[in-house]
Amino acid sequence: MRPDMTAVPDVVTDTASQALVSACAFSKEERDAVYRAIGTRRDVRDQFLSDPLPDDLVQRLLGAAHAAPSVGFMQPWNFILVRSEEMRQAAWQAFSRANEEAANLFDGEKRDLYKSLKLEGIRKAPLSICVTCDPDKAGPVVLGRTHNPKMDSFSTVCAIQNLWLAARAEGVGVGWVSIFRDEDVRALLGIPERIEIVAWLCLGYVDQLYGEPELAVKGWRQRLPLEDLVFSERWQER
Ligand SMILES: Cc1cc2c(cc1C)N(C[C@H](O)[C@H](O)[C@H](O)COP(=O)(O)O)c1[nH]c(=O)[nH]c(=O)c1N2
Repeated sequence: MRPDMTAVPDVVTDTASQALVSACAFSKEERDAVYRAIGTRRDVRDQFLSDPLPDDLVQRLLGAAHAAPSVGFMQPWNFILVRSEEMRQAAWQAFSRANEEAANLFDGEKRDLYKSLKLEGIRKAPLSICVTCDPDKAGPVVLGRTHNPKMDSFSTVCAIQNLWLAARAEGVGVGWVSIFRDEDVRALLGIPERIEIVAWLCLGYVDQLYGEPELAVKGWRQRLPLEDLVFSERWQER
């Protein structure tokens, strides 16, 4: 007997109570929506509106993140929600110090272009989320991490991408800020040494987005042709 094709489970709340659920293909509209979210997702720095994000919306985004795949199903992530202006101001100061250092790693015109870029929206976006990875969440030996210790960090990045795409569908912009000295974020948020800091995300409603990556629009770097990135059977030096 064919399975019930209408029984689409809630991605987050459905538990292991059902061993298998329907894997029916999406309708064209649903498929288009998924690809639209992927194709129009942007890293946002300056387009944030100041309106606070409702709690239920934030919960949906966190639920999307928590539905991500993870090595050995360890779910190594935590999400530190930072709303206060004082904390965001302090984070911005930490960014500014690191950004000054970063600018000095580029030379000449590239440095001038770097300095002209806005690379964060920490004070403009009403919500920041620091995403961390706890390598001890599932004990010392983790299924799938036995031969590659990076797998828990990779899992956490999967959660971030889920959140990023769900946010796009909700009209919420996300900007990933990584220009920080680790110790500054650690001290600010009281994160213990054993926890890995994976991302500082800025979130807020947006009413406009770049059609292409802002770094491409501003002449920093262009998208590579996909065909140059795909190999057949073996690695190729190109
Ligand atoms: C791990 C990681 C870290 C960062 C980023 C991304 C990722 C995946 N990006 C965003 C990045 O610049 C952006 O994704 C690319 O330029 C492509 O643009 P779209 O995301 O398609 O808009 C980013 N952007 C920025 O302005 N400041 C930053 O510190 C970072 N850091």
